[in-house]
Amino acid sequence: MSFVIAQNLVKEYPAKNAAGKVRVVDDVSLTIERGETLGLVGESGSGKSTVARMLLRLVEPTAGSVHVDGVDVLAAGRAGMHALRRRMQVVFQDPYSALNPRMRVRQILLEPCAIHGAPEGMRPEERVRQLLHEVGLDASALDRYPHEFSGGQRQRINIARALMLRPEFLVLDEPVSALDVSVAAQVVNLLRELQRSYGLTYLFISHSMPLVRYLCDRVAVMQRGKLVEIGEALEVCDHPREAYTQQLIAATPELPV
Ligand SMILES: Nc1ncnc2c1ncn2[C@@H]1O[C@H](COP(=O)(O)OP(=O)(O)OP(=O)(O)O)[C@@H](O)[C@H]1O
Repeated sequence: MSFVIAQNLVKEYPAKNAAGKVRVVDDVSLTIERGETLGLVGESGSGKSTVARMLLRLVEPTAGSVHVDGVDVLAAGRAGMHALRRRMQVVFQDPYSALNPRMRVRQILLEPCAIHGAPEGMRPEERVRQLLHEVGLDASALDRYPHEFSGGQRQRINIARALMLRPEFLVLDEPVSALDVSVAAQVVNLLRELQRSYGLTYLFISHSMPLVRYLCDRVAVMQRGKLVEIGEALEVCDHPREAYTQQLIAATPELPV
C-alpha cells in the first residue's frame, strides 16, 4: 500500500466579492510511495500548497480522504493527530520568516521536542549536534540567532528542525525558491542525501521543471485546482502529454545542478 494516499481532495473557500464558493482544489487524487519523492508543479495559485496542507491536515478538506501509512488522517482524533504530526513535517520557502528571530539555534532545534516530547531513546542535545553536522553546520551555530546566517544556512537550520523528531514524510514547499542558484543546488543535494540516509518520503513543491526532473521520481502537474498530468519525472519532463506541462517546461531555465 502506498505511504500517502489522497483521494478526491476538494477545497472550497467562500468567494470574496460574491455569494458562492471558489473551488481552489478540485478532485485531486495522488499517491506517494515510501521513500519516494513526488514533485508537485503548477503555476502560482494552482493549488499546490493547499493540496500539501490538506495532506498534513493543516487545512481541512471540503471533501475527500487522506491516508498516511494506513492511518485515516481526517478521522484522527487529538491523540491520533498528535502522533501523526511527529511523522509529517514541512519546510517552507522563506527560511527567515520560518525561524523565530528571538531564539538561538539550540532552542529552535529543541523546540519540537519541547512541544511533542522527545522520541523514545533520543537524547535531544546530542540529536541537535548530530543534525547540525548532517546539514553541514558546525556546533558554533548553536548559540547564534537566525539573522546571523545566510539564506542557505537558515534553510539548513529549518531542515534540521524538521528532522528533529525523526519524521518519515516531509513536505518541501518551494524550499529553495528564495535561494541563489548555486546555494539552491547545495540545499537540493543535501535533501537528497538526507532522504537516502533516513529513507524519507518527500512531496516537493516547485515552479522549476528542471529541478523536479533532477530531484523527483514522479511528478504531478496542477492547473487551476486540477491535477492534469502525473507520471515518471523523466517521462513528464522529457515527453509531456499536456500543453500546459509543455508551457511550464518552456518557462523555466536549465539548472546548473
Ligand atoms: N485561506 C484562503 N482563503 C481563500 N482563498 C485561499 C486561501 N488559501 C489559498 N487560497 C486561494 O487558493 C488558490 C490556491 O492557492 P495555493 O497557495 O494552494 O496555490 P499554489 O499553487 O501553492 O501557489 P504558489 O505557487 O503561489 O504558492 C489561490 O487562488 C489562493 O488565493
